[in-house]
Amino acid sequence: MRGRGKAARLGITLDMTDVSLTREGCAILRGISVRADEARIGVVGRNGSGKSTLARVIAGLELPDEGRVRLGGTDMARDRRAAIRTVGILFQNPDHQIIFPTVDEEIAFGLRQLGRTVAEAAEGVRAILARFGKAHWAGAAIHPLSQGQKQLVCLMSILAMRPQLIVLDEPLSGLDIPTRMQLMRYLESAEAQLIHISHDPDVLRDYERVLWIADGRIAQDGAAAPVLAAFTAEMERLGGMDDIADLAG
Ligand SMILES: Nc1ncnc2c1ncn2[C@@H]1O[C@H](COP(=O)(O)OP(=O)(O)OP(=O)(O)O)[C@@H](O)[C@H]1O
Repeated sequence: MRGRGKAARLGITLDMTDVSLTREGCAILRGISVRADEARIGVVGRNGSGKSTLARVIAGLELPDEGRVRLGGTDMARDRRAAIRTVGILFQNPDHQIIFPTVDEEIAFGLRQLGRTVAEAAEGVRAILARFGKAHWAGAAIHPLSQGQKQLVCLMSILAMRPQLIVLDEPLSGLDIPTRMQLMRYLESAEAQLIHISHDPDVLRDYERVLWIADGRIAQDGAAAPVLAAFTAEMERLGGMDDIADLAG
């Protein structure tokens, strides 16, 4: 993210108004309102604060009980065809994302969902593998790949679809530093907006905007430096305490 233009705009607006979501009697999101069109938006918060749920709501994978969510004016939960064209989501665990046994099938699936013919999808697979220097993965089985390699397959599957927005739900945790840096560079090369959930404030340091989620609400929303400083100070204060009785859930 280093050195990225601060005023970059890629053209899609996230618009959430009074969004609340309750599951099994547990209020997970509580009246979240945010309007954002920055190219790089970070999301921080403690375990269980509602970040992943927020990511799923933004991507249209969960319907809130109350409130309104729009991406570029469209409700992604109700218009799945628009969602497929508009937003990709990358999860922490690639095994939760991958559904096909081979690299080609996995990447081709998204392209077929976009309405491409079999031949067009095959060409898309070939092109993205070549772009990432992985042409030799054509036809390869996914199961023997490492966590980082599987994460790269997920990333290529999403980038091949050219979404306007990519939601990253901690996809880099658990990866070694070089793999993390490479995947971040790949993401940086994508002409897509990023909403990036991370427990590592340093990853989000140069982002244009950061949302701090606490107990299903927006605790702070603003420029990265002050929000991350306040968040880090609070996490260190809590970390200095002796118990984790306040951990959400
Ligand atoms: N389907 C569900 N039913 C009941 N509770 C749920 C459900 N999904 C999430 N929760 C609860 O909602 C809270 C927020 O979960 P969420 O996964 O969004 O948090 P998070 O901020 O992403 O956490 P982490 O940083 O640990 O990944 C947690 O207390 C979780 O147990």
